[in-house]
Amino acid sequence: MQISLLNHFSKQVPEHLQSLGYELLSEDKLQQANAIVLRSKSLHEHHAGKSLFAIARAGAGVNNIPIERFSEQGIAVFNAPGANANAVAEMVLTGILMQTRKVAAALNFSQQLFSDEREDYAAAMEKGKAQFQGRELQGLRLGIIGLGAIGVLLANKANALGMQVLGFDPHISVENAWRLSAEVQQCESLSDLLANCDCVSVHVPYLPATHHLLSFEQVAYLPKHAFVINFSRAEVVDQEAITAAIESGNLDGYITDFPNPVLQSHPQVLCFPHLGASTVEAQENASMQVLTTLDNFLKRGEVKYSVNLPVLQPGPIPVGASRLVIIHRNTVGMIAQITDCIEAAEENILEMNNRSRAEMALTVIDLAAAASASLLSTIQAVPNVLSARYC
Ligand SMILES: NC(=O)c1ccc[n+]([C@@H]2O[C@H](COP(=O)([O-])OP(=O)(O)OC[C@H]3O[C@@H](n4cnc5c(N)ncnc54)[C@H](O)[C@@H]3O)[C@@H](O)[C@H]2O)c1
Ligand SMILES: O=C(O)CC[C@@H](O)C(=O)O
Repeated sequence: MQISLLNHFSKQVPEHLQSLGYELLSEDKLQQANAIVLRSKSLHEHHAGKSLFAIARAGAGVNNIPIERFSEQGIAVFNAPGANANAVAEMVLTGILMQTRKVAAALNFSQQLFSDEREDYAAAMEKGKAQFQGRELQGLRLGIIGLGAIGVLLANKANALGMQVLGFDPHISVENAWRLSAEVQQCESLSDLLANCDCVSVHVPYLPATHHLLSFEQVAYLPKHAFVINFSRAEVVDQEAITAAIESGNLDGYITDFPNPVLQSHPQVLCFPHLGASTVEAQENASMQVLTTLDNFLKRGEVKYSVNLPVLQPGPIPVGASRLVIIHRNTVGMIAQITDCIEAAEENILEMNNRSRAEMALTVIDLAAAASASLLSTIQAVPNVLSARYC
């Protein structure tokens, strides 16, 4: 099997893939790949080759992947949920401290003081530092929108630092609700959270439903001294609403992991270069998690951590058997049509697993005989079969 790696990965990643028996393809041979492993590179303009079975995102957000289009081609899409959450939570706290203690401006002031080569720098420093008087985290009210992997870790860390934490997530999972500190105050609505915090951090996925979640209307609920933190995705926050609020004195600042020329040049905006997940630990966690997920899918048809397919764990392939992995639409009569093809080929089914998720379904069949190219092409030709392969 051949895999293309897009984006920068540590050297352990290609080494690990090779140790698992995969051949690595350079980017110019992307069309021949059986799987793509990537970070933030956009695949929206990419047209998948016929042999592409899977896309593995070494991270949480999948908005760089056209999931619906690839699903129509029977391509499995995986991510690494939670693998980089700690790195992001720590970076958000860094941003909050930078804002509350005016760190960036103070560092610039200090650098300027010495680059001027003035002799009275000690006196100038004592006089000038008054402008950098900050606020402490203790007691500061932090609103968190989205209590998933990152939001929960951030809430618990902020709570441990003495911050008052408010949370809003109408779809919180039972697992995350259990992990969340009981000190975190639940808000019934977004406006309730916004009106009652000193800073707000967004941790939702970017979806049509979360486009400009923080809009002009929502930003207006924030107190004038508040600031907004966005390590989610640029489009979750309406940038114009933020800059307008800052310029009219109705917001104190914006910290974002998604810079652009307007934000970068704004004096009350702190821009990070999409750095949330950039730690040695997060990259190792996310890469290793997604490589294991991908390997299990390619070699055994096992599905876990997919964003378009149901969970399915069919176990090891019996000795001497061959395994078919069929991705198809979740419509009436599919199993019958597939098993008819197998019956016509006079092959015997040892085991069969089928699961569905929304419009998609996955059927994994162990056959007593060795792989047959003609059976495979008959199944591939069944209407509503999106892809079929032997492991
Ligand atoms: N800056 C970075 O480097 C970096 C790194 C990792 C993740 N991210 C971004 O952060 C996002 C969240 O990551 P995660 O690992 O916490 O994801 P997650 O899926 O674990 O959590 C997302 C949470 O948002 C909640 N949610 C969805 N819509 C909501 C809404 N309208 N209002 C309130 N809550 C809502 C969900 O219920 C879920 O609990 C990712 O999708 C990605 O875009 C950025
Ligand atoms: O790979 C990265 O550096 C960023 C990943 C991040 O945006 C994510 O959604 O997990």
